Amino acid sequence: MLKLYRFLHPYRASVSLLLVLLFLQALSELYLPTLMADIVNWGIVTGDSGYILKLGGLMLIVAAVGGICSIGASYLSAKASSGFSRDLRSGLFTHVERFSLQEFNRFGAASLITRTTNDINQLQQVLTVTMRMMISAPLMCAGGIIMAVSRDARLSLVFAAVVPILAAIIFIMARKGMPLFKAIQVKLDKLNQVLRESLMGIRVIRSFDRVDHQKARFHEANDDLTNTAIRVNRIMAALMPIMMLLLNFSIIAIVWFGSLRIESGHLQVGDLMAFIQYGMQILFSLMMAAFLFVMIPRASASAARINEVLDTVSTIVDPVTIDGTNPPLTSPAVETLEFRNVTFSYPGAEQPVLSDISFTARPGEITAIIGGTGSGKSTLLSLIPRLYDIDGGSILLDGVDVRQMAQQDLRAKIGYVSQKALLFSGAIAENIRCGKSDASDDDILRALAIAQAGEFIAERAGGLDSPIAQGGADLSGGQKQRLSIARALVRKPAIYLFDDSFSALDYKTDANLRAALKPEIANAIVLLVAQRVSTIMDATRIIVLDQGRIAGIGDHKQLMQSCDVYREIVASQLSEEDAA
Ligand SMILES: Nc1ncnc2c1ncn2[C@@H]1O[C@H](COP(=O)(O)OP(=O)(O)OP(=O)(O)O)[C@@H](O)[C@H]1O
Repeated sequence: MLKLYRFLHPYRASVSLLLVLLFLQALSELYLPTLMADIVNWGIVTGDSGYILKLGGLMLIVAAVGGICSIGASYLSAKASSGFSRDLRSGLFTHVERFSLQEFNRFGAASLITRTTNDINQLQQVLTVTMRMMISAPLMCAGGIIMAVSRDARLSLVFAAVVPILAAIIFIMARKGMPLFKAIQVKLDKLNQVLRESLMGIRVIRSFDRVDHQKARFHEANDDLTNTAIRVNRIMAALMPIMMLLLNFSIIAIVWFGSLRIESGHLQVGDLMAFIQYGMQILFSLMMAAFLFVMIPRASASAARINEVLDTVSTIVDPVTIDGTNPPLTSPAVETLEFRNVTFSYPGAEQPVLSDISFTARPGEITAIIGGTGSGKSTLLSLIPRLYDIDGGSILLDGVDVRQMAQQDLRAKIGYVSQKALLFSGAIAENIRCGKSDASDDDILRALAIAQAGEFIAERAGGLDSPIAQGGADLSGGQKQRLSIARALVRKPAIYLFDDSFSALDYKTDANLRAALKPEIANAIVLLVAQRVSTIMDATRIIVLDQGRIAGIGDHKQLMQSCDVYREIVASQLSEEDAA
């Protein structure tokens, strides 16, 4: 947990001032019982009302100073701890943004969300309490002991009996609580995961009538979390009464033994009253420390989860040159894209998903990739922008390995249209500008027109500025696909990667889009994954993938003669169409 306190660095000045204020507050609280004892001993007992008024006034001033210090300390601790959590959140987010898909998949979106929100909240709460307690509790405890011993050393032996009992209770509670706190965070992850799936998959769940099933899954995760939280709270709930009991017994003991000491003439009444107050201050400060000990296990479970993310280094990093800088930017144009004996396996998989893939693509050529589901088509495309790094062979742009290029430089050359069209909440123009942040409205309209999206955008109230719901929920599948194609077109990249990007379009729109696309991509390298043979028949080269290997490569005619797998695909599609 201490590792994360580096995020407190910017708040050093606030924390220092906070400590000074807390110190003054503790001093004022320690001074008050002494003043009260003096009022009783030398004012009330002797009937000196002038003395009572004088010390009473002083007590008010001391209490007011303590109050002001306390308010200032609360403000500063809130400021520092909320600043800490804001910085930690953005640090975590920036770090996660650099992850490759491999690290993303390892943690999962639900867990990353919990870690960035709930786990950081836990830390913030503990930090607020720690900052308030770390100076007050030891100071009040040590100061209280000194003041109590100075009043009556023998009576102070009461504390020698109480403090070890209190320490033992705190230790046992913390030991019991720690594993449960850890479990709570994991169960919270699970609950978030179920919730996320249920909300995002609402259409499928409703149409398959799986609402009850999802409800049951949610209740199971919810109850599991609740039961653990109840177990923890039972332990914590027991803590308070046990401590109060101990506190009250201590006071009874102090009064009992104190009255004997008064009787024997070793102690005055005012001193006993002050002693009781010091006793309460000592025990309260120990109770505060106990609460901190209870909160720390939960926060350290959260800190461990946050550190796990922060300590995870992305497997995909920019190369650095000898002088420690990024490699120089390469030219935006690309003359060749070459796969040379590329092999790739997903982490943990036994078999490579792609083996020994070799081909070269040049500007003006369309390289189509076809194959059965799960044959590795999407994976092949995702290797080019380095969403994953390959295990063997190399992917070269103009002879330079993509791993030797700065990621930004590499990705600036690529317009990627993923299989599942993903849009962001915000205006249509904003979504298209994801492709090129300085694109003008004319550029956007042109890209939309080529992507056959101009008409339906014009029909929407607000046109380019019309908002899109989260994930593009208010658009049809085909509309989403066309917008994501426009997003890639607006970049005018050197390499286009279309991953089954025309699947949701009707034949007419598909044909219009292809015709409009032709001049636009004439000078670019195009890789196109497709399911329909009819859409790739005129490609320069077709790569037929079968279980991650190239089963055939050539144009339609060549493959019809030489490749069994290709002939099977063609035959199956023709027969389907005939059947229809
Ligand atoms: N993130 C991942 N982690 C582990 N395995 C994966 C991952 N993504 C895909 N796979 C596996 O890799 C194989 C190839 O998947 P890929 O998506 O590349 O196939 P595809 O040919 O594009 O299929 P489709 O035509 O159905 O989209 C599949 O067996 C799949 O189970």
